[in-house]
Amino acid sequence: MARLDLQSLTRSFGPTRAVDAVSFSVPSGAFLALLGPSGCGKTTLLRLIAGLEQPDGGRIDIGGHQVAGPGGFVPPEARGLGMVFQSYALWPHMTVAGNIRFGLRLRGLSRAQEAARIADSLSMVGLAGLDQRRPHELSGGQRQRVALARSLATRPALLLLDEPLANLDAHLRGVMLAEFRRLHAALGTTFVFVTHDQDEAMAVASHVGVMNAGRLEQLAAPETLYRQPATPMVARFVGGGRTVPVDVLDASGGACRISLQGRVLTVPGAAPRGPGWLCLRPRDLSPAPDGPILARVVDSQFRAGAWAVSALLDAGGETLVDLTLPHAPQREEALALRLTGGWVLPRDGLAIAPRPESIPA
Ligand SMILES: Nc1ncnc2c1ncn2[C@@H]1O[C@H](COP(=O)(O)OP(=O)(O)OP(=O)(O)O)[C@@H](O)[C@H]1O
Repeated sequence: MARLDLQSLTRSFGPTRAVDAVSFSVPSGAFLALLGPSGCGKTTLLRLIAGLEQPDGGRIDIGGHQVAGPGGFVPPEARGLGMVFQSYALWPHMTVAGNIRFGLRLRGLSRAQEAARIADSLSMVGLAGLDQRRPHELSGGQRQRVALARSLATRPALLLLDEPLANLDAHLRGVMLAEFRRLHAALGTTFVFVTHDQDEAMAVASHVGVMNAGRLEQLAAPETLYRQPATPMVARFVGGGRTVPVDVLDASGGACRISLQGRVLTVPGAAPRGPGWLCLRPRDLSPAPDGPILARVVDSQFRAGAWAVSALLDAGGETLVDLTLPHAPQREEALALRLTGGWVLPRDGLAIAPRPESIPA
């Protein structure tokens, strides 16, 4: 178990700031998921924590000990961590037991201690009895479990997982996610899990860090990210959110009065008087006969037992919103909607035109 502290961590490749002044702390025993679009710097951040990359600036502490920064650089093998990669990285010519023993080779254990660690770690991942198989005699899911067992056998204080489920089918991903949760709860080891799949991140993590262009936009519990996004990027990226331009009239006690389509609404959030964003999730709008928000149906799809509808707000800059209806709507049907959720942010990024094509799907 180890806490993890990063301070102003920076790493560039030529002109690209892959990791740009990232700072955060997660407590010992946390399950941290690093989430973000392709190229946002997740893998580079994980490799910096592992010691596979050296930072240009900033520092990393694992378990209260500096492993990178002004005080020096601790190599990967001396950081007390385990790593599981998307590619499994198993030796094809070695048996399962041989692969796990290879990971233990520098630990100074006796042959009997090694055998006990191998048996323990295989039983932890549900592969007891497969120790003499070779990787080609295993399924993809079993290979990933061997990679996990190899890391767990070293009893790491911190386990780093780099897109470990990317090569598995949807069913196995679900099974392995449940396995990660179970092992995390049983071992209390701090996990750092890189993924671009937000459902995976939300399903397993106690803390989720959302990255964008090398920067950490927000680190919070999954529910906080969803309900109280700190930035417009998080509001749009997590949960298929939309941001609608509004005027903030005033704010007090954790809520803002906003003007939308000439109607005044009170919505949770924190933003100064002036231009703001109303952040909406598909469940935040619902039809109501005298609802104050007027919109027109653009598209609809039958999904998970209900109609997922995109609608254009009647006023307010051609803004698309999403909602769920129990019945099939007509194209162009007029809808009166009421707000059942939402979150207000100040309008940084006024340059982002609030037109449908500029809003990520
Ligand atoms: N060794 C390298 N040399 C040059 N540029 C690199 C190197 N490694 C990463 N980059 C660049 O740094 C940025 C961040 O890359 P990184 O792999 O960390 O992103 P990521 O969020 O993990 O992406 P993905 O989800 O696609 O794996 C990208 O612009 C990438 O092209």
